[in-house]
Amino acid sequence: MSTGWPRARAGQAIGLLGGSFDPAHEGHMAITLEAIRRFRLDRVWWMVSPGNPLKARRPAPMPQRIAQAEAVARHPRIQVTDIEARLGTRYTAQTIARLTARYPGIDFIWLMGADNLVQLHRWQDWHRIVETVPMGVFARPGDRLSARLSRAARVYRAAQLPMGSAEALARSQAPAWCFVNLPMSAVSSTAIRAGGDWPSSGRKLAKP
Ligand SMILES: Nc1ncnc2c1ncn2[C@@H]1O[C@H](COP(=O)(O)OP(=O)(O)OP(=O)(O)O)[C@@H](O)[C@H]1O
Ligand SMILES: O=C(O)c1ccc[n+]([C@@H]2O[C@H](COP(=O)([O-])O)[C@@H](O)[C@H]2O)c1
Repeated sequence: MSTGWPRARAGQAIGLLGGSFDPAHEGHMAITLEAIRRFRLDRVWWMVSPGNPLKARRPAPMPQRIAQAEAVARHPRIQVTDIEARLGTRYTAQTIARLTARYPGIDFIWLMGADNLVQLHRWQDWHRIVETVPMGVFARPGDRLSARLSRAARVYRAAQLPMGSAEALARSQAPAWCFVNLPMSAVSSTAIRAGGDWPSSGRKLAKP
């Protein structure tokens, strides 16, 4: 169930995979399962975003994206949530601040693909994000090198854990981040929409 506040027990390590999920796909599953294994996570919450602040395109309606994500995320450790819609947040820094206050005693870790590390310095309060929660970053075709050279990677180079220490990440004090190389998946929501298999194709916001 995606509605209601997800449950968490003090001491758990929970990964947050924020995304448009427009639609969800095997790439999301691949990095989630890898995160659970490598970072020893108790749960991963797929936080279906009301709308990425940097994307001009309007996503499909929340209920549709949530229902489809639930169909993809059939795993006992994955929870699909509408937390950001409940909190009224779209900016990750705000979401994380609210979650850490609401769930004391939980070790949250932010998960994202390499494409998002490349543009992390454009996010609202991005330093605050990096200094609040550890981050797991996953290789994505075309973005591996640019992620390593990204502004965020350069600024926080000293806080990078080697992949061999990934299991310590969730219990580490931020700033701490780890880049995970894995068999990369070229799947993307963009490609699925382009194939016409997802009904939201082509809708644009009047003004970005
Ligand atoms: N194939 C993949 N490999 C690695 N990371 C991925 C992959 N697909 C999605 N992610 C990551 O999952 C998170 C949510 O992604 P999102 O829902 O935007 O899917 P997307 O395929 O990137 O969508 P779009 O093509 O519309 O940008 C992001 O951090 C993204 O980088
Ligand atoms: O906080 C921001 O400024 C910000 C800017 C861009 C993206 N994000 C978040 O990054 C996550 C991944 O977004 P997306 O659209 O690539 O799936 C999602 O949770 C977004 O809300 C957040």
